[in-house]
Amino acid sequence: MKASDKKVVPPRRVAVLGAGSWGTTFAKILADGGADVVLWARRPELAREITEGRRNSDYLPGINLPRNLRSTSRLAEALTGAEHVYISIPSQTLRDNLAAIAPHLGPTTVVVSLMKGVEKGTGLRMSEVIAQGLPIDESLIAVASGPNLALEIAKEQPTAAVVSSASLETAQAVAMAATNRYFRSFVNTDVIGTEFGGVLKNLIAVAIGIVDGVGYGENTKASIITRGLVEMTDFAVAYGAHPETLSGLAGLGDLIATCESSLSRNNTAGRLLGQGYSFADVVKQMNQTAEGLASVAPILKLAEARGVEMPIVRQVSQVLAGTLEPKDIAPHLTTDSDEPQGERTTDDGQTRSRSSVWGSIKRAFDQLRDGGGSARRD
Ligand SMILES: NC(=O)C1=CN([C@@H]2O[C@H](COP(=O)(O)OP(=O)(O)OC[C@H]3O[C@@H](n4cnc5c(N)ncnc54)[C@H](OP(=O)(O)O)[C@@H]3O)[C@@H](O)[C@H]2O)C=CC1
Ligand SMILES: O=C(CO)COP(=O)(O)O
Repeated sequence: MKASDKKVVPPRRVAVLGAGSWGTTFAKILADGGADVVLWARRPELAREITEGRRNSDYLPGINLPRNLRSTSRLAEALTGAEHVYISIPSQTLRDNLAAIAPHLGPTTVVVSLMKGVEKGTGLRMSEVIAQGLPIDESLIAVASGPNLALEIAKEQPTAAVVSSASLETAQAVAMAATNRYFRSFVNTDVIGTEFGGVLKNLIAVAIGIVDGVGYGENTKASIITRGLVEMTDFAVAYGAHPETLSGLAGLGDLIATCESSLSRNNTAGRLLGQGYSFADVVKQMNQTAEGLASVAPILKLAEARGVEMPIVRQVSQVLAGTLEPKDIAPHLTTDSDEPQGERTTDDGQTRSRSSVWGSIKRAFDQLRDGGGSARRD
């Protein structure tokens, strides 16, 4: 029997780990899709409120939660018997939590990352951290990403997402579970592009928040969003992503949602920086997870390793470090080097910064000068 002939069935019992705004919302999505959901909250009083009061007033005030969603603060109780496990905690805490999760997984349990960060010390994507920290096959790991501002979805405003896994069958099973009357999941197998899309749009949203906080208008923001997408695409493609993924829901879609909404914590953190608050003050004021703040440094390191220019992310890091005045931010007007600026669309239809195109031209000339043969088109 071919893999494609195998019938994909949705899970009956699932666990969601992390009862913050996204974990609780995703638990509701899965419950409204028909699954029996157990949501792990690390605080017993919150678990009690969710199960008995059908509310999570800390994170989703005013939202009623469905009957087939209950909560526990006991990890083993949440995990035992779960066919799918969805993880939604701050990225920097994932590795430590995996050690506690591992003993409770069955041999075919599917593990899905809902997180949009990279690990600070290693630069690893969340699915890579999961692969290192859990004794499971890559085909059982999936990620979900897209324009998914939690509170809008908790209010059942319609939206869509992408579920990605190295195994199409796994992606399909997760997408089936995460589809209901207001939420639609599409599938792909580009895990790298899907994951990096979610990480990188956070950094552009911080930049948008900064210029908003300074008081700059729509031209500035539109320029940063447009150039930001080029930066995201250059980076993700350099790490093996398909460029189309970055122009889909997990890239452009999420970039628009996050840059446009005051619900976005990354956007909010940027706005506070733009209004003159220091990085330390912003961290103190944010009582929810703004992943972009922790992702800036590892992403710049990864960019450097592959020679990708990221002027927007670089200027965000300078504002965070206090070495650039927010009002001087104009990342779309600069490049990492003194090469020509602008953009052009290459013959393969992919939009690249002219500086990276310029890099290719320069390399070709260097080759010719060094007698390295004919200039090859990129
Ligand atoms: N909110 C959104 O709209 C979306 C968020 N995401 C992603 O989901 C992930 C989680 O974000 P979100 O739910 O918004 O964050 P929140 O800040 O709303 O919630 C964080 C959750 O993680 C728990 N937590 C904090 N520290 C730890 C720890 N050390 N170990 C275990 N659990 C911990 C918190 O528990 P406690 O309450 O006890 O502190 C809380 O349940 C992020 O990667 C984010 O990028 C993705 C799409 C949409
Ligand atoms: O990922 C999100 C929307 O898709 C949520 O963005 P924030 O983490 O900035 O709130």
